[in-house]
Amino acid sequence: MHTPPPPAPTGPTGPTGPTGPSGSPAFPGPSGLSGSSGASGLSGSSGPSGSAAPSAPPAPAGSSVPSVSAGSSAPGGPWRAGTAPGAVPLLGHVPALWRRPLEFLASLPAHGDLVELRLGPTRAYLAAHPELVRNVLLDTRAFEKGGVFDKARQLLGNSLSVSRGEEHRFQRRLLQPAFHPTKIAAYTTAVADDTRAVTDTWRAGQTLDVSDVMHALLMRIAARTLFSAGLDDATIEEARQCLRTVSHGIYRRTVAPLGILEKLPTPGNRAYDRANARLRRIVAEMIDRRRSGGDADDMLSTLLRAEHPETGERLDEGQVLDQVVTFLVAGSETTASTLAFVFHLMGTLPEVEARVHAEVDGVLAGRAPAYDDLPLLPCTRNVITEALRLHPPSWMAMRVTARDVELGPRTLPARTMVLYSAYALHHNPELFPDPETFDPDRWTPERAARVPRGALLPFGAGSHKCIGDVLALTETALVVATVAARWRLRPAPGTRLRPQPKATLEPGPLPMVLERR
Ligand code: HEM
Repeated sequence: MHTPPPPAPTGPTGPTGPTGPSGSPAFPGPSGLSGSSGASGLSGSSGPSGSAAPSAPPAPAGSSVPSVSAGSSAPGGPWRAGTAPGAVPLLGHVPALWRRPLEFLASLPAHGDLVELRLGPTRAYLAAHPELVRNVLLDTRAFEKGGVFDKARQLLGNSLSVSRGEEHRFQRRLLQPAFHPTKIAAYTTAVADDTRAVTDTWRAGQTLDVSDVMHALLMRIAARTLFSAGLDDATIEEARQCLRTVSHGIYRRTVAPLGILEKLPTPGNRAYDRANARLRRIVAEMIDRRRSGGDADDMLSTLLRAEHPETGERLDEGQVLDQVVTFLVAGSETTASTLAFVFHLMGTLPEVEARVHAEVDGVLAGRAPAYDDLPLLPCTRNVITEALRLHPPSWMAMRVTARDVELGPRTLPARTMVLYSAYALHHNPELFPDPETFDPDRWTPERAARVPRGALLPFGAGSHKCIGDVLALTETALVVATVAARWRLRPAPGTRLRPQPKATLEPGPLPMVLERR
């Protein structure tokens, strides 16, 4: 039986203070791109607001957003309590969540701002209104990472994505410098170079699976940002295959009702154990080499050097290993999927694609993109924001109440499971008119300013907000600009996008035909 729908192993989201319209991450750029060229959908910093993350990147892109659109309860209520329809005896809503999770979740906001579900014998609630989601994410004392996170902790170690309370604040403080904009800016040449190296092997007329290509590229980029040039191509590919097995294995294990199943010597469990051990060995070797062979300007060195500003404490080797594996699990598939969705969506709307091409040609005039160029690419940014709205890789997450707590129309007892779903928010017609339409112009400054606060949440919010948001957006924009400068990608005839909700929302195979521009 499938229990509560899973958070991305990267994790479910967390509360952050007020950020952009979205309360979500800032679109990168030296000047913080946020707000500068208007309200980008994704603005703000990657620093968890409301938490202890010190050297957080530049402030949210500001554009404050009006509260709530007509038809919903205003912030502060009156809130509508609802019950999800269609519970079946014994299993409740588990079959609906298991069979058609996206459609089911997207249908729930119509039933209330806080919607009660039954997962087998367990009562759970979906926070459907953006203000209630914000309550859940911002109040980390009342809503903590529990449930599937307890399970994920056994698998990922007590790394940033699963830790809580003081331990989380400590880790976040130590890790935040690795994601500072100056560091991110330093990685950008490698991102553009790696993208160029991959696209240089492409041939006009060739058909390739853009999901697979982006996954391989992002793994290569992750290896470079984490370990400089320390991994050869064969090991990067091996690590990628291991990561895929580990990521799917973590997902299956976090949602499995019985721990015993994962201990059985099935081929699947053995493959998971082997891949997990190999991935950890690869990372451990990199740590060893770095310890004995000097410094480099990469994320691993930043983690090994990181020191708590007040206590002087450092991460030990095991903690660094857990964090690096977490970054790989949390960061590569999510960013790769975003890119695959972007290319597919652009390929289906030639007029949008033409605008991106014109923008990229005008700004880059044939050279490789750099960090400083990103604020000059608002159309590219809007396409990425809209892809993250339509297909948020982290489609669902959960928290558990730490005590009895009031949430909108109800008082929830301690240990109640509370779900929130970026997918349900992003597909709510009260928040985004005509939600199934790919419309990057939603994120022009004028229209973005009308998006309710907290309605766009691809990176979560609060102190558990994605620490890699700015990095992910920077990488995505650089890859899109590098590819778009030379190539047009057309969906192969008969291709239908069928997003697959697993640990993250995966695009599935997306064959596309390459045309040289
Ligand atoms: C498009 C790409 C990405 C998306 C959509 C995404 C989404 C998210 C979301 C929604 C959360 C919050 C989960 C929660 O509230 O429970 C999160 C947390 C996290 N993400 Fe990302 N992420 C992306 C890229 C990355 C990258 C590139 C990295 C690192 C290299 C990363 C590392 C993390 C970590 C460590 C956390 C846990 C943060 C904490 O609890 O303090 N993510 N991510």
